[in-house]
Amino acid sequence: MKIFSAAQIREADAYTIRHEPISSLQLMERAAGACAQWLYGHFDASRPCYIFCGMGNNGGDGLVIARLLQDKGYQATACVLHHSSKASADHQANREALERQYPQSLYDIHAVTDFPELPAGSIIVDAIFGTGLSRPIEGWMTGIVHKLNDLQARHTVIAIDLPSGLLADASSVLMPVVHAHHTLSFEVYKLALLMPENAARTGQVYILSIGLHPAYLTQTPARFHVTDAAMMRTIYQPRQPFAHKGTFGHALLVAGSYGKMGAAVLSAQACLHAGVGLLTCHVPQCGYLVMQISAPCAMCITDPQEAYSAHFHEGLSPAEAVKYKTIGIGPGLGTATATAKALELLLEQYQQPVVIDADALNIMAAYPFLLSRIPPGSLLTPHPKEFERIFGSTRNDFERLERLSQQATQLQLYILLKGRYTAIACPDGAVYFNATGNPGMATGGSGDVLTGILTALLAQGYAPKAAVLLGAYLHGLAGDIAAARLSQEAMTAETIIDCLGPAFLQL
Ligand SMILES: NC(=O)C1=CN([C@@H]2O[C@H](COP(=O)(O)OP(=O)(O)OC[C@H]3O[C@@H](n4cnc5c(N)ncnc54)[C@H](OP(=O)(O)O)[C@@H]3O)[C@@H](O)[C@H]2O)[C@@H](O)CC1
Ligand SMILES: [K+]
Repeated sequence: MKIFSAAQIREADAYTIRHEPISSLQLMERAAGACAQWLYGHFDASRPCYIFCGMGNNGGDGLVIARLLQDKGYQATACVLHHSSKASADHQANREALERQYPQSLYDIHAVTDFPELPAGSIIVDAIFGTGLSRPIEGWMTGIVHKLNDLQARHTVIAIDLPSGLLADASSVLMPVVHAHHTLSFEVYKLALLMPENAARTGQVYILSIGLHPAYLTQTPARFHVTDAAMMRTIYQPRQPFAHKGTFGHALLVAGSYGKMGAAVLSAQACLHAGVGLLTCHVPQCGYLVMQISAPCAMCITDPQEAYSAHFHEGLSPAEAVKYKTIGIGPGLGTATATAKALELLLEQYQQPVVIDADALNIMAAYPFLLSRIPPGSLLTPHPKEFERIFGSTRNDFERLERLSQQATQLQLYILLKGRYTAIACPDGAVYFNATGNPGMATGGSGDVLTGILTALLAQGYAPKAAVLLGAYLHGLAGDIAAARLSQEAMTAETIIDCLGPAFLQL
């Protein structure tokens, strides 16, 4: 699914009105109808509804929602906030329609002191500002936002299109914004809905289809995307009947050190469960038995060092390196100086795309000159702290996203920034957000599992872009299946591996 800017959404709106054709008033009726359907499905008519409406079309949606709720027997009040003396035409038309049918449902607010008393358990609908917000909320309207946010603990707040005050395409981190439990957004994600800095404002996000014209949606180029099951089905390559283990590649995993062999085992097991043909693990002496017993399907070579690895480059002469389709490096590796030196030598000798994670990233942070030596097309998988250590801190998530994308382009790498919506920046400037996964995956070892999956997919011959998009999706999906079976609390990185099979079966 493409992510559109506020300007593109306005174009999509206008295109639909011209080409469907449909009047703007009917399109508003359709958008509000989708929200009303959602509300009927989630709350019964016993709860009073207060719909806070701005003077633009977001407020127009709110006025229609109030009328549709009244039609179904809900007790709905449209609280119109007169932040401007001029209402949009569709707002005005829907105000008149509500006034005609349900005059008692209109309540005008001109100042904070007009704010109504809400009975316990009310539903608050925030239809104040949507994609038309052009500047931070100021003056007495700030007081309204604070009132609504104070009420959030005791009432359910549902934002229409965007929580009011949130800019669709830029950071609103220091601005007053309504805090919603649920956001019902139209047709496509807006960038702001995917940013961690807005998590407390958006709550759970639902994308409701309002039938914007498919020609506009398919023909309009977008830089930002959200991946979905349909896209994964075009990437996934089912196995051919005459395939053998050589078909699916031989991967080398360089991982583990004293006290961190678990990371290596998790990564190896994930790699094996994600379909690698053959796996060799390079571990320090202390990891030999651990790996042989915990991952018997993998071969194991040991470093001369006891507690950490420092010689993994040695088996990678040009003649020997060709046997490995890819290398996954980093989980539990440690950051010893000798390990960093071996990583430098490995990057001199191995030219194909690799997966770089965890301590290999921390080594990059300590020796930034290594970044430019990573083979083009490689996959980097930092979490936010690792990202910051390597690429520096930023003032907000939008700035971080730009930094991410710019570095992916400059270094010609795929950089996957882990989070609720993992952001995958591509060398061509495109960014894909992954929507699978859940907070149960914020647990030790979850990242090591991702490294194993990505290594397996590269080994099987998936192109780097396909591998990183499919790998992130499968990782999150396996996590969702694990959470459904065991709960987000009880699931572990091991259970994510156990659920990789069911995740593949869903593709
Ligand atoms: N696109 C679609 O697919 C569809 C879109 N639809 C809906 O339309 C919404 C977009 O509507 P929109 O363009 O009228 O903008 P909206 O968000 O109501 O705000 C404009 C109002 O806010 C004002 N204003 C702005 N900033 C302000 C501030 N800081 N403080 C105070 N005032 C401020 C501005 O006033 P002005 O700048 O003129 O002073 C104006 O009055 C969209 O989110 C969706 O809900 C659906 O109905 C149909 C399908
Ligand atoms: K809103």
